[in-house]
Amino acid sequence: MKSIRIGTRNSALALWQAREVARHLQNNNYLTEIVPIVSSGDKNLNQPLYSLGITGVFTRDLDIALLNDEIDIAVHSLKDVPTQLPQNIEMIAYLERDYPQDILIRKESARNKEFHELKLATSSLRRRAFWLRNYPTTDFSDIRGNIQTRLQKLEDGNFDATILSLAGIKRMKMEIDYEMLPLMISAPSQGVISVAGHTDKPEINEIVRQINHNPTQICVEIERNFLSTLEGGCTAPIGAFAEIIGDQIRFKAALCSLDGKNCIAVDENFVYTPTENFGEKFAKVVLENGGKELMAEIKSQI
Ligand SMILES: NCc1[nH]cc(CCC(=O)O)c1CC(=O)O
Repeated sequence: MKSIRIGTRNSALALWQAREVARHLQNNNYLTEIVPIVSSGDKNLNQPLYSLGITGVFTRDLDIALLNDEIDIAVHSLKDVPTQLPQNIEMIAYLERDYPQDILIRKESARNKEFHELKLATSSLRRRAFWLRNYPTTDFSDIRGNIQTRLQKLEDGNFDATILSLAGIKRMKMEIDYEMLPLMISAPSQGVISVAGHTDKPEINEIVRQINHNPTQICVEIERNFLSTLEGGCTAPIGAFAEIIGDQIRFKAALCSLDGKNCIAVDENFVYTPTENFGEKFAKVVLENGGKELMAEIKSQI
């Protein structure tokens, strides 16, 4: 049989994640090939991106490569994947989530500062809002780029610390001091590697479905249904985390104003039933309890 072409972005983290998917497929005796996609621009597509439903900045090049049959599957950090997938693209598998949390990384010179004294660098509305909820006077700078770039900017820049995903740090095997941040609720589906495929390739999708981790799928679907019900296409400070504890699911989530002053939170334990859309249900509760007005306020501010 031909090897399965695994498309990935070209960053160190993305390549690690693609190799992780390859490893799972190889364990099931399938041949794989990693295909790094640099940036295909919009080449070879005879339709405009919007008409295909292609939106995500991190996912668009891989979506195009899938639709052009340059790859069989695409590996993503699920949290970077828009909740609305393009036409003819479907999520096929989710690997087991390992480290969902956000962490604080500070530079040596800020070692002895209290949390409320730190100057922080993050471009995430969610990380900013959840931090401000606890430390409202904190000064923020923007920081962008992959993990390595951000850590370099932390060393060079005029700020004390940054907030990153623990999953990324663990995957890159970085020997670095960090602090857990229980004040944060992670981004919906943070720490989960997902595999997307083309709806016209049922044989490949069937093979890839075998590496799916069902408990992870259950949790991220709740988180992402919560997100998509709240957002309606707009980005907002939203954290959502579901985990299976015994025979129950614990779901913690919050929608916050940009300054963190107004947060509408959810903290629920329930028995899972596949027929019920819990994410949507809890999002509707949030919307009815001031979330609708808060979303409108956020949309007008960003
Ligand atoms: N948007 C950036 C991004 N997308 C996925 C990860 C790491 C892996 C993950 O958290 O799923 C990161 C880095 C970060 O948030 O620190």
